[in-house]
Amino acid sequence: MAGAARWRLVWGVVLACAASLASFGLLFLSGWLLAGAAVAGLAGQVSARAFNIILPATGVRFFAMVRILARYMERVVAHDGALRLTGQLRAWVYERLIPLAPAGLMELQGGDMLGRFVSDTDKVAAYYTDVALPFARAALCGVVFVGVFACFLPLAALVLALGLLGGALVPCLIGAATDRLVRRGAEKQSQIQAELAETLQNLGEYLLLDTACSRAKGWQAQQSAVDHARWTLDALEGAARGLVTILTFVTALAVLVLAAHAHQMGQLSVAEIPMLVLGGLAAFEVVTPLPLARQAAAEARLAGVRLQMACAPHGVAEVVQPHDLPHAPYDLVMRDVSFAYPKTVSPVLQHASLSIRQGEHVGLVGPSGVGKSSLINLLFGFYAPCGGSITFGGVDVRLLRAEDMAAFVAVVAQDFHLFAGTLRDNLLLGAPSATDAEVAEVLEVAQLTRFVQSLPKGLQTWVGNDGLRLSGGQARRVAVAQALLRRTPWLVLDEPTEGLDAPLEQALMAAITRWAANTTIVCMTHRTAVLPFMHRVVRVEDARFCPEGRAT
Ligand SMILES: Nc1ncnc2c1ncn2[C@@H]1O[C@H](COP(=O)(O)OP(=O)(O)OP(=O)(O)O)[C@@H](O)[C@H]1O
Repeated sequence: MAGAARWRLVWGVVLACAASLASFGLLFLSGWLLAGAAVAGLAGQVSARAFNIILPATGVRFFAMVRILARYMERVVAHDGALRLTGQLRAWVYERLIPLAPAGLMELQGGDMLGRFVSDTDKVAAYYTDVALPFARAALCGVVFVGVFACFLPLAALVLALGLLGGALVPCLIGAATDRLVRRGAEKQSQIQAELAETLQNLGEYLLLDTACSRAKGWQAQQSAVDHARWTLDALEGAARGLVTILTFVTALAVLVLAAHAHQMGQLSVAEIPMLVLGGLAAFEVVTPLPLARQAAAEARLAGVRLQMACAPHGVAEVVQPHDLPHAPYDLVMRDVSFAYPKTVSPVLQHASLSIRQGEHVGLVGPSGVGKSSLINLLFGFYAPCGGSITFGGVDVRLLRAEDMAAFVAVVAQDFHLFAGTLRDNLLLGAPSATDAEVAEVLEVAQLTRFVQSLPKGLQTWVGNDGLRLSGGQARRVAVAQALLRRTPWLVLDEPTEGLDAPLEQALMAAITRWAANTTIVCMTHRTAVLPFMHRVVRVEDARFCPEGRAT
């Protein structure tokens, strides 16, 4: 945690304690002042004149002012600290998620991931304001309250100590039930969130399948389970608060009896009786929020576990420390590689070997599902091979991070993604400093010039979420242009001509291979028309790479 945030958190506790102590002082002194003034008044004029009202009245004003100021400052400082904490926690989570993507995040739904990233980080950071601060305030102020009571009447101090302790133990009584309900509510809530996000993203498909309404009905049942858990939690918290209130009044009554007895014994003045009783009532102010704090603790703990689970590497390639970068020539050498996806039985590759030299144009062909695209996952270290070795530019790929690799290899994935933004935003995503001339050049190669010119807003055209405003073929060519703009030594194209008619396919491949004559191109494809543009073809078969010889 950064220093600025840490000090804000410490000051938050100090100010919260100051506000509660001032509140206690205010009621404590008010009790004495009112009772003292009444007694002096009843005792006649001489006594009334002798009663010094100025000092306690000043004290009351002082405590009232301190209470308002401390409470205001506590809100500002503590919440500022908590917000900084949230920011730091989100950065921490994000940094841990980066090396896990995409393989390590595959088992989490997008909506669930979003929920963890937004609401779980919020709940963990709120541990400070909602849990640590109330419990710390109760402990610190409780000691001071008991100490003040002990100065006047040790027996009343003991009763107050027992009362406060009892109030602090009430949240423990409801702890187990709270934990269970919080867990049940959170699980259902995250399920709803995940499904809602997924449904909204793909609403078109659900409408076409006529299942949009039935999904909403499923959520209603889940939502009523969440509501029921929430209602029970509220009822539990209300009961716990009720119990604390009963304890408050029982303690105040016991203090009253003890103080009255002490007065009869001449140990206390009559004005000190209401002072102790009102002080006792005020002392419980720090205990009352504890049942809610216990509930928040359960939520924060669960959110923390969910975040840790999201950030834990499971079955993916080991995260590596930065190492040597690949060096020219950027050759790929795969020796005796075996690979299977986690939790699957059949291997994708078995003792497979393949060499691709820098500058080669290689077509990778084979039946659907044979393992062509898996090469990208291995190259970028998204998954680790079970056996054999893969080197790129002389460096073992296990020692390279995906972001290092991305500087050398541009990929147009089969399931490429265009972001909600303009055409220009999407094109410049991987090459923010590209000039207009360079953009125009890659648009020409990707056969997009005429299309872009036909758009009223040209490159400023909004492509919609996931490029939905473009046809499949147009969107794919935008992805190709985006990759070309990065000018990397390697270009991996997974089905680059899918969705294109034959003339456009020919034009695109001719332009790419001409423009990237010295770039290594690996083209995974089912389209035989693409192969003549390659130097050689490799067939993936029986979990091995089988060279087919020269394509042209
Ligand atoms: N993340 C994954 N987890 C588990 N299995 C996977 C995963 N990705 C792919 N597979 C499986 O690995 C095998 C190879 O998939 P891959 O995508 O490499 O095939 P492909 O040859 O590119 O297929 P296509 O030509 O249809 O794109 C398939 O059987 C597929 O089901």
